[in-house]
Amino acid sequence: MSRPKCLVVDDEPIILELSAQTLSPMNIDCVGVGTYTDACEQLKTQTFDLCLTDMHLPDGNGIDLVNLIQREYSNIPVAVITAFGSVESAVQALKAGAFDFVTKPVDIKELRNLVATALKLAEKHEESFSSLVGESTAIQALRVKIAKLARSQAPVYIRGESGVGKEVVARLLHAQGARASKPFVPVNCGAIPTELMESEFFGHKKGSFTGATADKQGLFQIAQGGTLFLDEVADLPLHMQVKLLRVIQEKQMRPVGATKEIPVDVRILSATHRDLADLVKQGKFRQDLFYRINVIELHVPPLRERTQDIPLLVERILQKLTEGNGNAKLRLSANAMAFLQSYHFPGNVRELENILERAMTLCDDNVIQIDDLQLPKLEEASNNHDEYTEDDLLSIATLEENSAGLDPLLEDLERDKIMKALEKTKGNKTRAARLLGISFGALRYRLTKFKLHSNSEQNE
Ligand SMILES: Nc1ncnc2c1ncn2[C@@H]1O[C@H](COP(=O)(O)OP(=O)(O)OP(=O)(O)O)[C@@H](O)[C@H]1O
Repeated sequence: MSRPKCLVVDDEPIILELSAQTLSPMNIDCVGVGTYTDACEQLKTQTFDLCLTDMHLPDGNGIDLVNLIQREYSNIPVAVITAFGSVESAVQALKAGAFDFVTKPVDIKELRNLVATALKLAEKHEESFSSLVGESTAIQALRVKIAKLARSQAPVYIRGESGVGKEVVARLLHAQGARASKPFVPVNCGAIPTELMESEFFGHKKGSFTGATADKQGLFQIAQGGTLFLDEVADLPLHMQVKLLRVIQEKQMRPVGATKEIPVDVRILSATHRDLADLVKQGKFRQDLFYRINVIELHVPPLRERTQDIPLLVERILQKLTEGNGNAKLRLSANAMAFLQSYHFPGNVRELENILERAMTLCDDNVIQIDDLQLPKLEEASNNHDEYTEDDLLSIATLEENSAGLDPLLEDLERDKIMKALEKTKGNKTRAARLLGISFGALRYRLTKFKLHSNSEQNE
């Protein structure tokens, strides 16, 4: 393989020299230029594996270069060199697509790490996305974003309701990036007692407090070179927020009782099901930390907004539940599946897992029926109306869903549209649902409600 080539853009000759000296022992060729214009010229005429640029250039700025590279040479990872303390410009660069930043005075070790990480990015081949089940537009878009963000070192804040898959997303961001071979360390910030927090995060020296009988590594040290996932970050007490902010900004930390700072090379991902922006307004979460961890925000949509993913998720979960169970093949009745697709899942995918696990123990002949799901709404209905059949319950659910009551005219329109869609798709309900822009479950409900029966029972 030919030697990798790095473009360094800085008007200070000393930085160009330092970069060349640092990269040469790593078998990397360095091309140094002092202006934005020269950088553009080089990019046009040579192929680079990496670019490092200063933020302040005599004829432009680093962000312009980051933007240009993102637009026209998107396979070149680019990092920026910022003045010490200028967090704002570092954040701006990360938002524009820079994968990381170094601050001046440039630390040689830090620069080496950064370059090594960047070059690994290029080698990194696609890891399977199979842990993120779903084919809805929302999940597909999420996969594209994850693939892009995995290349960056920027902190990502993952927002979404409880049980929606935020940790799955964080693990993928790690697994798809250059840090994949290093540890992924998840930490539930709400689960650590306040008095132990500092030592848990930063470690401690033997004898630094009563009970510190030996040196202890903190989470940052354990995650060194990898990713620290701060789950339920909103639960961090204010004094820890200050300490965390320092580590993120300065990329250095000091274990409790230690005299020396140690360098930290950890990517920070964070998540919460709470509204962090609102907590900032209420003064419960520091604005500066929010700004720092929220450089890029990823939203994981609730399950009720992507009901078409439910069959795939059910399949995967049932597979997991029956693993090692000999050849017991568990499945859901069509009605049970339709019922699930109309449920609102306040606990999202985790709730779906719990529902299916319970249903598995209740069902007969390895087929899960509506009753086995024991959904709250269903329980109420069946307590009051023992004599109802599954189909009746389906209709009740449908009516409850549409409790506002549809105007008969609208109902006619709806019925007409459904008929037309079924005609067009020759009775294929899955395709008809797609055509109508509703979930398969929603279509089944409407068919039951309007007592419509398609010519064919074919689903796919
Ligand atoms: N798209 C998905 N594909 C497969 N499994 C998923 C998906 N989304 C979530 N899960 C599963 O659902 C469960 C909950 O997911 P996860 O822990 O990632 O949610 P979370 O949003 O981090 O939850 P919390 O807010 O409680 O921390 C896990 O067992 C996870 O494997």
